[in-house]
Amino acid sequence: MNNTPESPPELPSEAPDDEAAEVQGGAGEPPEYDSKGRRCGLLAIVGRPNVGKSTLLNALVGQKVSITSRKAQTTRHRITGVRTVEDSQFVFVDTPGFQTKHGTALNRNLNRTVLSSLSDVDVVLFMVEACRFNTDDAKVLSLLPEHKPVILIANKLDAVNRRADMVPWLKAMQERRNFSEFVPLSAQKPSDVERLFAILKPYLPEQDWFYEEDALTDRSDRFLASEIIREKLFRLTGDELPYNCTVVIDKFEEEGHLKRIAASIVVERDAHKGMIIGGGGERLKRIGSEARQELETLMDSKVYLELWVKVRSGWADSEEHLRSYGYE
Ligand SMILES: Nc1nc2c(ncn2[C@@H]2O[C@H](COP(=O)(O)OP(=O)(O)OP(=O)(O)O)[C@@H](O)[C@H]2O)c(=O)[nH]1
Repeated sequence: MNNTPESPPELPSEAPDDEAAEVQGGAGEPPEYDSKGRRCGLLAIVGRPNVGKSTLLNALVGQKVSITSRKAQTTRHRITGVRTVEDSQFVFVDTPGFQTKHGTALNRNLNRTVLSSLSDVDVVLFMVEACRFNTDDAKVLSLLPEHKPVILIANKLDAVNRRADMVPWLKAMQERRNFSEFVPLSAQKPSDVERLFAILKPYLPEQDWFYEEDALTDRSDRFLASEIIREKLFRLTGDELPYNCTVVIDKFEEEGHLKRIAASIVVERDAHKGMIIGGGGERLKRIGSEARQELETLMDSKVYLELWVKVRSGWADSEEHLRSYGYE
C-alpha cells in the first residue's frame, strides 16, 4: 500500500477505497482455503507459583508483551507472546483464574473461570518442578479440562540430583492424569526450550497464522504497535465492532529517537468504517492519539502515527487478501 497522506502526522485520515474492487478480484469464487501446511494454535502455560512459567514463556518468545484488550484477535485471551518457528506459529495466552501469585488460594469459584479460559486453547502446558508434586500442584491439575491435551513440563531438571528418581516420579504422574507428553527440561537451558517447539508442533491445528511471521521476534515493536492500536480501537468502539477487523502496519520507520508508523484499520463494511471514524472524525482521532501516547511510553521514543480506515469485504476469508496484507 503506498498511501502518501497529505495530512500531518497523527491526524487520522481516511484512505480511499479504490483498491477494494481490485483486491476482491472481481468475478469468480474466493480461492479455496489452504493453509499450505502451516500451523497455528493457542497454548497456555499453567502451574502453581514459582515453578518457572514466566522463565519458560520468556525463553520461548524472547520478550513478554501484555495486551489488555478484551477483544484481542483470539477472543477472550490476553496474548502473552507469539513465536513463529518455520511453518508453525505458537500463540501463548494467559489464563485468568490462575493468578496464583502471593499464595492466593485456588478455590471452587475460580474453577469456572479457568475452565472457560482453557476451553479454546489447543494445548495446555502443565508445569511442575521435576520430581516434586505438592498440594498446590494437585489443585492446579484438578482444574484442567478433561478433554484437552495436557503436556507435563517437568521443569528445573538441572536441580534434580538423582536422575534415577525421575522414572518412578514420572510413573506416579502418569497415574494422576493421562498426559499427552512428558517433557523434563530446564527452562533456563536454551537448547531444552528450542526442543520444546518440535514437541508442541503436532498439537497446533493446521491453519494459517494469526500474526505476521516476525511478530515478537526481530521486529516486535511493529507487532506491539498493531496490538496497541487494536486495543484502542476496540476499547473506543465498545461492542459495536465485530472481531474480524484487523490492523495492518504499513510503515514502521525509525529515525533516531523518532518512530514513524502508518497503520491501516481494515474492516469489512462501510458501516464499520463510519463507526470507527465517528462524527467529524473524532473517534479515529482519539484512537490515534491514545495509541500514540501509549506507544511513546512503551517504546520510550517520540512516535508519529498515521491511521487509515479501509474497507475490504470478506478479507478474512480470502487468501489473496491475506497475501496483500503481508500475511505471507
Ligand atoms: N534451577 C532452575 N531454576 C529455575 C528454572 N526455571 C526457573 N527457575 C527459577 O524459578 C524461580 C521461579 O521462576 P518464575 O519463572 O518466576 O516462576 P513462575 O511460575 O512464573 O512464578 P509465578 O509468577 O509466581 O507464578 C525463579 O527464581 C527462576 O529463576 C530452571 O530450569 N532451573
